[in-house]
Amino acid sequence: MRIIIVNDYAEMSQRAARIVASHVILKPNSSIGLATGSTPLGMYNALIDLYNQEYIDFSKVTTFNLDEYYGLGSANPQSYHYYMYNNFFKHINIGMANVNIPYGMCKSIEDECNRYEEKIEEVGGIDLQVLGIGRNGHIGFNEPDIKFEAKTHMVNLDEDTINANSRFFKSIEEVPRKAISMGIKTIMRARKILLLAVGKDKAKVIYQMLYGKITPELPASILQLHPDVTMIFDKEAASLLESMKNIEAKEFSI
Ligand SMILES: N[C@@H]1[C@@H](O)[C@H](O)[C@@H](COP(=O)(O)O)O[C@@H]1O
Repeated sequence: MRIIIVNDYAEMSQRAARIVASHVILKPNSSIGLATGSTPLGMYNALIDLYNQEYIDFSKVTTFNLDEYYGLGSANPQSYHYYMYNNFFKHINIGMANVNIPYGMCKSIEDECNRYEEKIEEVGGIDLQVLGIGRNGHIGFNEPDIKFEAKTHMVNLDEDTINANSRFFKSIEEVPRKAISMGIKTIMRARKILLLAVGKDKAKVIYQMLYGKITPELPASILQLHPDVTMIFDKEAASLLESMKNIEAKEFSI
């Protein structure tokens, strides 16, 4: 696992964008797994800049988002469809037919989850999956649980997640209680994973994810088993790693 510690959010966003861009340059028809939340916003902006400077072409890229709130349609400003379109897709030359996000207004959850898995299979799997991490260790919307949920599935959101994400809604009552998320196996089958985290409130979960036991109670801990993971943290998110391990190097492997 490759860990990169950077000074701040801007540097993390630039490094992350370059990693995604290098995939698209080397393999123009890459399939890229995408994340939402505040963390990857700077990366999306940096990718838009690279696109505007004509360094990258997204016309053959396929994307798969990790998750979507159940019950929110794409016109809802809180939906991840809306987020992705406005923060990224409308600024680049990706074909909207190549964009995949679980559909929050689906009639049958089971059919939607199966359709999503089949679609990922159809393109030969995900080349690079971008991840954020929740304060409780969730990846996508895979919440702490007694077992790892393998495939795309319906999730009951944790109180902690509802609280954390309420900042995007007018009131906490408006935060959906359910979501559709790629499963842990879906994520783990991505050939490469890039996880991003910033800020002091992620420091504890970052330490636990890397040095704690592998457990569904901290879903991101499963990444210890993935053969090709890069993680980029700012100094604050990495603060417990630095003090506990007395790490001076800014880039290291574990
Ligand atoms: N479903 C998303 C996750 O994919 C994301 O990683 C997490 C962290 O969000 P943030 O980056 O805003 O801390 O929030 C949401 O719950």
